[in-house]
Amino acid sequence: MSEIKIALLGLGTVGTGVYSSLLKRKPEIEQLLGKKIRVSGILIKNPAKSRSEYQKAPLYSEFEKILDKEAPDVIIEAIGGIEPARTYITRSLEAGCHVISANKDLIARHGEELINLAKAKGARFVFEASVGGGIPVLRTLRELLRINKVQHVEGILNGTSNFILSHMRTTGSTFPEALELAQQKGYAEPDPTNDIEGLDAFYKAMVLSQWIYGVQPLWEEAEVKGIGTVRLEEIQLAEQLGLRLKHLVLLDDSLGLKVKPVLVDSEHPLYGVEGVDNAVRIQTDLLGCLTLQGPGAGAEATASAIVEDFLSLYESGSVYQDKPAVSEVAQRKQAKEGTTYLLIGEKEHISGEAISALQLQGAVLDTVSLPEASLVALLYAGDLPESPLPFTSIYPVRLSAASEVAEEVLL
Ligand SMILES: NC(=O)C1=CN([C@@H]2O[C@H](COP(=O)(O)OP(=O)(O)OC[C@H]3O[C@@H](n4cnc5c(N)ncnc54)[C@H](OP(=O)(O)O)[C@@H]3O)[C@@H](O)[C@H]2O)C=CC1
Ligand SMILES: N[C@@H](CC=O)C(=O)O
Repeated sequence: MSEIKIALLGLGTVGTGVYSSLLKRKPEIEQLLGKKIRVSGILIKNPAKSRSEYQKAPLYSEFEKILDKEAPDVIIEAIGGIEPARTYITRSLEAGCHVISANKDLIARHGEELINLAKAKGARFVFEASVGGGIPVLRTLRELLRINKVQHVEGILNGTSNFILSHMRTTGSTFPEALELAQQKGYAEPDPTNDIEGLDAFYKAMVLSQWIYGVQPLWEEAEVKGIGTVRLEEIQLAEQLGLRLKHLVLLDDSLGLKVKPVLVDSEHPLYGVEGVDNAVRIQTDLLGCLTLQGPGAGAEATASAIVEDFLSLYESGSVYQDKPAVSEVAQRKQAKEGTTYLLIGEKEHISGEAISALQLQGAVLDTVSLPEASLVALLYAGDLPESPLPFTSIYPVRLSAASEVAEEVLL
């Protein structure tokens, strides 16, 4: 039986998950492929770090040695960041190796260039784990929705943010406490800034858009906001109104993109997506609405997507790796604002005048406050006045009745 040699770049959360999944599922993988598999080398940065005892493959701290000495057939990149990952992937593809990556930052920026290089070299570059962790989003879109036109996508694409918001709400933890737990569980990036500032979900949205439409929204026009300023009291105020805060990605076929915290009501399909789960709601012209949900981060879930990608490399006739046709994108549009908001501020700063200014343009539907807290929240329907408002946070609210209307999908 011939052998497939796999080199792993990185042995952190994802790399360790991949290594142990390959070991655990070795008999099944070898039976499916009709070939032996072997992890021939692992690239790490810090040779002094202690590693798990079960880890038997040779460790390298120089990429060239992995490529030249081990001559792998497949490289799995689980380092992260732009450099040196980009150089290593480029060199691997140039050498004719297939490459699997979970690196959304890199794929959002350089995915096209790497796909083109792979094609030119008769190799494959696949990256299911870069969007939605373990959920097979890219493959479903490419293989199972081939004649559907995707009109819009609404999703939760950052596991860390969803975990933090759920954990704060269900346990009363503060933001830093919830973030620390997400880091311990291996959900957050080594530097969690991109997770909590919305950039991780933004990169995933860019990968998704390129995958679906063959083109990305203009980076500078996308609205990107993270959950870094969310306070526990705000989550609790929203809960009193039956609303949950979710960090959403909203993308449509006019290439409007918003990535931001949004409140959803209990009828909304993403209301119950909790913890580290991600979800992607895909609205197409023929099928209608499809929701894919599952773990969006973590060692095992991400390894699942990577190992499935590995199998796909050896499937004949798979269209999964084909390059998308560039869709005719309707004129690029600015995203539309919705008209329901939760306005939160200090009670003592919210004057009668401010309320009157709101009532001139809309209606205050409800008001809630927390016992012994100085914050008050107003549920407001209408346009926001242009004059400065005395609120510290303004969250758009997605009501389920509106969520089916394509025109209104971008808040
Ligand atoms: N964590 C998750 O749930 C998910 C992560 N991803 C993506 O997977 C990738 C890896 O993430 P994760 O495993 O969490 O990250 P970690 O920080 O846990 O692991 C990174 C690994 O890469 C190695 N490394 C870093 N820099 C270099 C370098 N210059 N040369 C050689 N090795 C290097 C580190 O070596 P050393 O051990 O010596 O420090 C470490 O083993 C990222 O692109 C991330 O965005 C995607 C989906 C989910
Ligand atoms: N840090 C990311 C990991 C997966 O991509 C997240 O939390 O979603």
